Amino acid sequence: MTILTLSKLTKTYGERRVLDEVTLSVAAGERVALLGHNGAGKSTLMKLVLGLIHPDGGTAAIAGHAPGSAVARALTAYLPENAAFHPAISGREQMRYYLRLRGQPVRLADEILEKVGLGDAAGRRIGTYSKGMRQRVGLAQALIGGPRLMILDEPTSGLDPVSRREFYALLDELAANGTAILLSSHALSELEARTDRMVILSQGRQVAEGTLADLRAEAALPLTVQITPQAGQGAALLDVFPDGRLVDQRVMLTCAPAEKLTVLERIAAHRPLIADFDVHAATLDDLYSHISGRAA
Ligand SMILES: Nc1ncnc2c1ncn2[C@@H]1O[C@H](COP(=O)(O)OP(=O)(O)OP(=O)(O)O)[C@@H](O)[C@H]1O
Repeated sequence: MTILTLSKLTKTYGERRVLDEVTLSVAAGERVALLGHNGAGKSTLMKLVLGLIHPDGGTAAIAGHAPGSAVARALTAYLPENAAFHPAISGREQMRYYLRLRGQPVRLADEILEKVGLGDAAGRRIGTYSKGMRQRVGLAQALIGGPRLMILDEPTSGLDPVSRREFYALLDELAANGTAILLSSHALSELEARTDRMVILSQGRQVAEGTLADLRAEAALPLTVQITPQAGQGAALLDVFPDGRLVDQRVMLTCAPAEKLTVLERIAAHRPLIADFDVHAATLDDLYSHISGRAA
């Protein structure tokens, strides 16, 4: 079931189109990443979905409801990039406050804080929390009421690797329970395994969209093959792979995705010379640089 539907969404400031006919949908349980350089239009798109600003063209709907309407607001949760809290109040007090605002029972505060790993810190002042803990308070407030759509702006910026992993594990759980997730991030390597689909914006235009496999197929970037020779066989291996070059005692070569099997056959044919080999497909980082560079 589609939760978020954007159709030809356009926003102009003065003469400048900061979003240009963006069409996108996010289904229940889907995790979609919004990628783009600074100023590409990611926050503008989120503000439109939240109903904080209005489009100049196109439409947006959350489960069929207009952004900003009472129903859409009840279905949507938002985690801003730098969620700020009063340092003098405790996590529990903050949660109770949010629960009251959302018309939910305050007794749920500890349960939600527990869910985001803040159970032990619930009574402590937020001023004593680490950045990762404050981000979890932000996520906790976004979990109130079981949102159908979660919008997260750079949710892991400033978090350490363990906190990032835990944060994504919580998002996975939400998605598994049917929440549609739209998040923006510049941390591309972590998105590869943690999102189902990516949308790349460049100067307000949607320049690519799809799974990592879709983007790889579309960009058709070469694969990198690294072959480790048996001891003393480096020169012999280079004779066999004259298209390769020796880097750190290994033969490196690139090949088009369609030639992968041919290269593997050549590797298998010279097995006695070879100790090991690795094949690396283009990373999301490579694809993003290629696609956004091409768009610019
Ligand atoms: N209220 C506004 N008035 C004029 N221009 C604006 C306004 N809000 C945003 N813009 C412009 O719209 C463009 C897109 O901004 P936006 O904040 O959506 O980018 P972004 O992709 O979220 O960038 P970042 O990664 O830096 O957060 C920018 O050029 C920005 O200056």
